[in-house]
Amino acid sequence: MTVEYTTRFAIDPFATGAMGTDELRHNFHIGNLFEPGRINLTYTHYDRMILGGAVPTDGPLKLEAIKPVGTKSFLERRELVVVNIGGPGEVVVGDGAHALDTRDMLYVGLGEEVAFTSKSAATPAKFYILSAPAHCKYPTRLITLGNAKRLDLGSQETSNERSIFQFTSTIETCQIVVGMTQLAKGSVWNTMPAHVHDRRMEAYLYFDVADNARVFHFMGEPSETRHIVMANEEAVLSPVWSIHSGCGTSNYAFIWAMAGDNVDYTDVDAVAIGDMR
Ligand SMILES: O=C[C@H](O)[C@@H](O)CC(=O)C(=O)O
Ligand SMILES: [Zn+2]
Repeated sequence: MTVEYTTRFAIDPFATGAMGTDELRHNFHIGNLFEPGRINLTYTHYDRMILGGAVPTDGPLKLEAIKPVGTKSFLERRELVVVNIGGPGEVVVGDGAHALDTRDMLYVGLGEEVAFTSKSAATPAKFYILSAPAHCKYPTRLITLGNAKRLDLGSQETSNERSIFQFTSTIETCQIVVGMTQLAKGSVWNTMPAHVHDRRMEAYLYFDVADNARVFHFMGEPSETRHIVMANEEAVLSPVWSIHSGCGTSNYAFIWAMAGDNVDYTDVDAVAIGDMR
C-alpha cells in the first residue's frame, strides 16, 4: 500500500483547554505529510476534510480509496484540491494529464480517478492534498498563482504585510475554499487581527520555513488561547471555535483550506484584540 492514513476526531473547546503540549499536538498538529514514494493522508472528523501529501519518485502514485471514505474510488462522493509545493509534476485525471509547477493548484471534481507523477525523482513534486465530501461534479480546473485572486493585506508597521492568493474564488466548488498566503520580508504575523468562523473548519500547511526557523501557531477560543510550534511543511487543524493565527521567527508562507456550510471567504467573525486571553 502506498496510501497510508491516520484519523483525527473532533475535539471540543473544554477538552482542549485542559490539554498539555503533547495532547494538543496529538490532536491538532500533523507532521510527516511529505514522504518520498508515498501518499500520507489524515482523515479528519472536521467536516470530513482529508488532508495529506503525495511525493511521487520512482513512478506514479494512484489516489486509491481509503477505508474511512467507504466508497470504491476515492472521489466517488468527494471533491479534491491539489497544490504543488515541490518540483514540477503532473496530476493525471482520467485520461488527461495536468502539469503543475510549484505553487500551482488543481481542482478535481467528484467521480474522477487521480494519480500523481514527478518530472524528476531528484526534485520530486510535493502535492498537498485536500478533499471534502461533494454533492455534484464541477469541472477540473488548473489555477496558477498568477491566475489566483490576489489580496494584499496588513502593513510593515504591524509586522503583518502579506499577500493572499485565493485559488478557488474564481471557480465553482461544492465546499472547499483554498488559498495561499505569502508574508513579506520582515513581516511575521498571519491572520492577526484574528477571526473565527463557525460555518467552516480550517487547516493550515506552513511552508517556506527555514530549518532553523519556526512558526508559533495560535489556536483556541479567543478567551483561552494555546500555541503549537510549527516546523517547515507541517499542518495544523483549526476547529470552528478556534482562532488560527501564526507568528514566525522570520517570514513564511502557508496554504489555508476550509470546508463547511458556505464558501464565502468574507464570512468571518472578527475577534477584538482586547477580548483575547
Ligand atoms: O479564513 C481565512 C483564513 O484564515 C486565511 O485566509 C487568513 C489568512 O491567510 C491571513 O489573514 O493571512
Ligand atoms: Zn479563517
